[in-house]
Amino acid sequence: MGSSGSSWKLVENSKFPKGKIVAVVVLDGWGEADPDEFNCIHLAETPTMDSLKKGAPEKWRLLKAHGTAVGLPTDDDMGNSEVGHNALGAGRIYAQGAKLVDMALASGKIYEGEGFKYIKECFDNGTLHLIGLLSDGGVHSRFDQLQMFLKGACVHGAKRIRVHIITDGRDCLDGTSVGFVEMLENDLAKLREKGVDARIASGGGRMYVTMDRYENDWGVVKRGWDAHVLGEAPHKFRSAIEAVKKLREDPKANDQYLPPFVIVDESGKPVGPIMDGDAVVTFNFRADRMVMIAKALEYENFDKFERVRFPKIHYAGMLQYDGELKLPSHYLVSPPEIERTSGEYLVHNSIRTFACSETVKFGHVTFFWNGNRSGYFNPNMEEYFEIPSDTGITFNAQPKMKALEIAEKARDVILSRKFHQVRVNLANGDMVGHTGDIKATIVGCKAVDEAVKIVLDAIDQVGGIYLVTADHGNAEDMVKRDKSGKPLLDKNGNVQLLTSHTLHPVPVAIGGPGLRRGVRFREDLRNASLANVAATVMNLHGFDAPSDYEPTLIEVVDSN
Ligand SMILES: O=C(O)[C@H](O)COP(=O)(O)O
Ligand SMILES: [Mn+2]
Ligand SMILES: [Mn+2]
Repeated sequence: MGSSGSSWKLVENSKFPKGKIVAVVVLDGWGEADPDEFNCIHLAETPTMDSLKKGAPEKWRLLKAHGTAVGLPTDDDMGNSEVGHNALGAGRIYAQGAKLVDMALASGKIYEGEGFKYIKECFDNGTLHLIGLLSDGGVHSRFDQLQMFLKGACVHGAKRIRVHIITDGRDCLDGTSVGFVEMLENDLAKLREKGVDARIASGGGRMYVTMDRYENDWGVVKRGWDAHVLGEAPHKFRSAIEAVKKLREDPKANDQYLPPFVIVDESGKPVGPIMDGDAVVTFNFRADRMVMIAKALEYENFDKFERVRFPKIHYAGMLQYDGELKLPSHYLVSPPEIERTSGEYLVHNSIRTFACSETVKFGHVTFFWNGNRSGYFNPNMEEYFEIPSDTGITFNAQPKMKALEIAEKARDVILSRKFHQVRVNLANGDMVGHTGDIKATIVGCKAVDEAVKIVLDAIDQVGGIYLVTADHGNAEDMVKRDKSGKPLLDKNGNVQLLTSHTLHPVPVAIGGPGLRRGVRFREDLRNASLANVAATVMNLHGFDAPSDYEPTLIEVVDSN
């Protein structure tokens, strides 16, 4: 029985043959936008993706990938990998972390839950530490939520607070760190006026400190640990404003990669290492880049790096980040209860599944796809294969990333005919797009297109079916624009490069020799989103989706 009491058995759909090999290809950060010199997908040679669009208009369409259509608080919220892959895999739209935290803060329920009570136990004698991303991107965290929580924590008894800041420049413009730190310092000054000893204690850039994901590079987390917990870092400053301003003076510096720093007092002593008896909250709501630091903060037995000191703390995540590992065990807001995902259904219906990506996106087609759940549903039916990503570089240095390797692996698996579903994520549009390097992003997009061709050719050989889509936009628009769409210039007259995702829709295309004649996209689902993909894929495997899934995108029209 499914966890809601319904049966796992899917109804067979006689219109769609069973047993076909289906390739599900997710192009990370590949949206659809008007062509211009900032649209790297348009600028790149992408004959395969172009042919999907132009070759069969009834088998190509756009899907919403941002805002309320994927469970984000508003339609001004750009899409992201977590909500995108959650929707693709779960087939339903859940209120996502950003929205759940908004609601818990607005109602005050956040302060009534078990998680807050747990950290509150330390308020009388210990310090409350807040670790997280300073950003208004709404992807991993939101600055206004931090502001509200700081106030609320004080109202509820916090007397000494230390904030450990991770600078962004990836979900928001590079250079915005300075403004965020100034605003945060203002807020903390106001708390100090009220008698709360509140300060920034340490920090660093998100891609270099603390926020690694999928165990790509534990060194990143160690740098964060040393700064936040031990109070040790190569750079020491008397204030965080001085820290970000000074560190950004290096011509190569940017917010994403700021080195770790600690704030020290007049005698050079760190103002806020994490000590026995303290409370710690990681205030990001998004899971992937918090799992590693959460393990370091929570696990008694931990061997990924030398922690030197493992303070006895009360630790809570803003959310629980991994539903399978129950990590962390204490949290302030319950995560969306994503259950009965398409992956789980399919293994119950004898669909053998293979999922593959490179490290930086590996959890996207496994963990996020399965509703923020690590591990297999049934190891006899599934294989998840990770291709190690390059480490220690920014991806504009290697813009082809592992696209070719992923595609070749997928090709071999398809040709082996051992699996019914072969699911991959190709990272380039997103990961290179985040660097803001237009030339490199064009190279990355071309590599993605070549990879898609390899997969589609293999599908051709086995008489299979493909579904190619994306999780949100990124590479199709690399410039910040005003409301009329005109590129914005900075104070030196240079265009402001956009490193973040976008609000654009994404393409979805189906095809392959195994696709029954007469299958086409329905015309009655104008507002369809990523969440409609799961039911579509279930059809391609020969099943109807459960009735509470968002409807399938496809129909069969008999030509005679
Ligand atoms: O974590 C990141 O790299 C960005 O904040 C969001 O990118 P993603 O949603 O594509 O992973
Ligand atoms: Mn993504
Ligand atoms: Mn991204």
